[in-house]
Amino acid sequence: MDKYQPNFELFWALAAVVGAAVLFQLLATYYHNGLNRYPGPLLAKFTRLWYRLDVKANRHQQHLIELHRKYGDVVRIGPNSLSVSNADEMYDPFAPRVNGKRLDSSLSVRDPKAHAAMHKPIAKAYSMTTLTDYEPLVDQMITKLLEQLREKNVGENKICDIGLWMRLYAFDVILQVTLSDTLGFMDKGDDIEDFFKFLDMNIDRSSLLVTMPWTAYLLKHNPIVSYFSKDSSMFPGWTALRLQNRLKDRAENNPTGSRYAPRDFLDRFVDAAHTERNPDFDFTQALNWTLTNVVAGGDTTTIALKAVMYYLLKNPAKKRRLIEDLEAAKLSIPVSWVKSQQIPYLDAVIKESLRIHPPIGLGLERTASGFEMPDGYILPPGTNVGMNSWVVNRQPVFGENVDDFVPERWLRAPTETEDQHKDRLNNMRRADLVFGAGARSCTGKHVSYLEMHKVIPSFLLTFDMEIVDEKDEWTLVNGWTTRQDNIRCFLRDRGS
Ligand code: HEM
Repeated sequence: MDKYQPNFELFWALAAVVGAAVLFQLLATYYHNGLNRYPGPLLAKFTRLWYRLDVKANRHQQHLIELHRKYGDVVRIGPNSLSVSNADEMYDPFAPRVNGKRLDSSLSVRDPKAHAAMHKPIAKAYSMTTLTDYEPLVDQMITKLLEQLREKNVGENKICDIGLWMRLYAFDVILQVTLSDTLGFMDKGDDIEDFFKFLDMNIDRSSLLVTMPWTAYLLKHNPIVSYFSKDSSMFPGWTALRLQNRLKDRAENNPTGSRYAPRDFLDRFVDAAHTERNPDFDFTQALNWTLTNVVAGGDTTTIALKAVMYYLLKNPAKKRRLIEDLEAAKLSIPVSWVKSQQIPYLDAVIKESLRIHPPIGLGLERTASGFEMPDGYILPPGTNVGMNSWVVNRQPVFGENVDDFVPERWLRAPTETEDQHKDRLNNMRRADLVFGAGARSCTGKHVSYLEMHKVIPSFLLTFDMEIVDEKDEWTLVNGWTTRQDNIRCFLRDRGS
């Protein structure tokens, strides 16, 4: 019988073919779209796994700041992805130039026409003029927050989880301005039916989708995953019921639809989904706007409020200055929006907290179609260009000590003329990426400011707040957002 003879020649031939194919693939990935000209971590040049692991390690935003300090304005963070930090280039990914000529915003992630068509009918609901219509709804929630804090968190050696209370307030208030109804987070003083748990899970999941988009196919189109994944929460059903009730209420009390004074977002969304051009009411669209409003506005404002509380707790001198300015302004509680605008240091504290701790932790990516880079290289269509607010908000335009909490940077310096201050402020505002930029920027920015500018002074004038232990540091989770935990303080009622 013939003995089996291993065919080494065939083996080595196959190994050579596979090796050549792998090498070819690696080189193609490395040189993809000419991005090899930009520096970055070695692994990132070959796979987006680098991005995923960096986020998973809860250090992405800090690491990206370090990488930009090391490599400069452009860092390659994936085979087809660049991160850009230069504030002067900031609007370009959102309105790109070809050969120096600016184009319309063609870099949005998904179809911009569809985006504009969806956003236009509801734009007025977010305008500055509409803002004051929401103020009474916000006032109700501020009153509730102060009552609940007084009842549950003031007392000898009682430790207040002020971060949690900021979240309870932010969600009750966004639900109230959206639907004139809440889930009652502040009444309970805790999560309700795992609403926050599901939200955190979804945020973490979306960080996976953002860093490695191909996983969307696995997660969305995989029948096994669909079978095992539960419905996100009771929230969509709860909201749909409120929408149905509102439609019923409007039909019964205002059958002609005339002279209806909208009081909250829902009224405005109902009006927008029921226009002359669109006589059949679009229930799904109205529901979609409503859900988006709550999801987009809840955790972002929570994180912003937590940042303000944390930086004030860690910087007692700044807190004292703010309280002195608030006291001098002789405000009544809840503090009105108009009055809150007359206290520059309050605005400076909020802007500075958001500058160093932006609620969105990942870069806002756009798909390039002919975008010209600072070095003149025109990116091939399809390249991802992103800017991360954590990096952009630490550019030299913000002055010195950019990693420190210095609200004074937003105020006029003693050596500055009014015009110089105005110019400096305009440059900082232009470079501030907290709420995004361009056609896809945050539409709820003013609503968020309304919520924050009213509650912070109302809270500080009602309670003295002290950190439990000076050495306390918050813990951070870097998902799509940069949520914080472990912000603890003692509260004392200033009236007692
Ligand atoms: C500090 C608080 C907030 C921050 C930092 C923030 C940040 C952002 C950012 C960065 C974007 C743009 C994302 C992109 O470029 O793809 C965005 C979009 C959006 N935000 Fe906010 N947001 C905040 C509060 C709010 C509030 C309170 C609301 C609702 C009242 C809201 C509603 C929205 C909506 C609807 C969009 C989508 C806009 C569109 O594409 O048409 N946000 N937000």
